[in-house]
Amino acid sequence: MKSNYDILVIGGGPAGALAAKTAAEAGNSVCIIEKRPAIGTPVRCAEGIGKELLKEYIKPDPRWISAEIERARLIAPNGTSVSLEQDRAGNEVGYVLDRKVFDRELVWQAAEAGADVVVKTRAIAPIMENGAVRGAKVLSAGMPADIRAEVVLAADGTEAQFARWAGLDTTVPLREMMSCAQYLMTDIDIDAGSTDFYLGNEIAPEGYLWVFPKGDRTANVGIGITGRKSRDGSRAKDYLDRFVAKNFPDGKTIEAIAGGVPVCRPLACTVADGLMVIGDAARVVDPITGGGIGNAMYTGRLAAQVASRCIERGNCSKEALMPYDTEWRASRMGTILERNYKVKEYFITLDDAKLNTLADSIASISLKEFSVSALIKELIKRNPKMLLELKALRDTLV
Ligand SMILES: Cc1cc2nc3c(=O)[nH]c(=O)nc-3n(C[C@H](O)[C@H](O)[C@H](O)COP(=O)(O)OP(=O)(O)OC[C@H]3O[C@@H](n4cnc5c(N)ncnc54)[C@H](O)[C@@H]3O)c2cc1C
Repeated sequence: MKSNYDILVIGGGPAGALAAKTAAEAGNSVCIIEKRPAIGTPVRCAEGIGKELLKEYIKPDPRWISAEIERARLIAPNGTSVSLEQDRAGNEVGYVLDRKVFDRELVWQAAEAGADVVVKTRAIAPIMENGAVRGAKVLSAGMPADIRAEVVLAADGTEAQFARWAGLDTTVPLREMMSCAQYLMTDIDIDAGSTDFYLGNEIAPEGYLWVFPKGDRTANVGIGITGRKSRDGSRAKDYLDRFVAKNFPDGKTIEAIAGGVPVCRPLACTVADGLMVIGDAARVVDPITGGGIGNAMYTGRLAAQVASRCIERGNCSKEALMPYDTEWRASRMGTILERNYKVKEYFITLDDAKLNTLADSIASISLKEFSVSALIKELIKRNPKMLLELKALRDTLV
């Protein structure tokens, strides 16, 4: 580790790794620091990702793919299931990754491109000069050090501490922090080709419970709740334990994790003088699916491209870095984030009876034959009592 780089990346998750790789490939001197002793341990994730999305960043490799997924199923409180066999572009659904190996592979690729990778090194404060970020104060294997850089990319995940220390507002409203718990379970009966999402306020208030296959009779079984309705004091883990006891009484738990997923809108601004915020730290997790791996890689790569241009021109001011912020907001990812935020706000208003009604209607429709607006029109025809809710959904989606 040197004391001076073009680009310093804080955090060795997918956002940081893609950023470091892209920046190093563009010819910058790059350092990526990770506070934990090893990359990919532990990872808080259900590990699902769309096939086409993944392929935009890395060639799929069986070393870090646990399962191939043919369909996603939404299961209503009454048990009705709606199966989505393909994504909207007609591609097969996705993979469940082995994130421990996947994250290491991404960081290894960054190292291969020329980035210095330093573990057991925690950023503890930004180096600030005249209001601009000029690097980070770190504790490296317990020893204090300064690492200076033209641009710092903050990829430190949900806590988003670095951006906050640098003066950005990273607050997540309490009701928009999804509280999660997950078990890696084995000896359970599952559909190995399907990622299943269980909906309903008894199962997962204002959230959902998931079963993502990881191999033979093995799956990530997890839950995320936002909790306004769990007034009896139950936590995410309590709901998960009840589901597991009922559905997988003979299953064995191999690993347990807990964490938070921000299902809020992205940061109001993701750049400052000498600083760019990427991945979960920028709050770009999809508020509906909780998926953030793809968006982390997208923002990491884009930020590194913009930073490289700014370094070449010798101007890393907020104004010069702003095209990163503007571009991701205008991108497909930015549009989907905004739309899905509104859809999430809509869905959490539905009680179990309405979820059942919707699922019963959709289950009897061939989804492939309908555009979104035609589907909603059909649902209104079948469920006149839900006219107002469905009109609100149509206004959000169309
Ligand atoms: C329970 C759960 C289930 C999920 N399931 C899915 C899923 O199925 N599919 C999906 O796409 N997404 C899922 N997500 C979200 C996904 O895990 C994240 O969106 C993704 O990991 C974001 O990548 P990142 O690089 O931004 O952050 P992270 O992967 O969180 O990486 C941040 C890194 O920064 C390091 N760090 C933090 N602070 C410092 C510091 N001060 N100094 C140095 N290093 C630091 C951390 O140790 C960490 O390694 C899930 C999240 C949770 C909590």
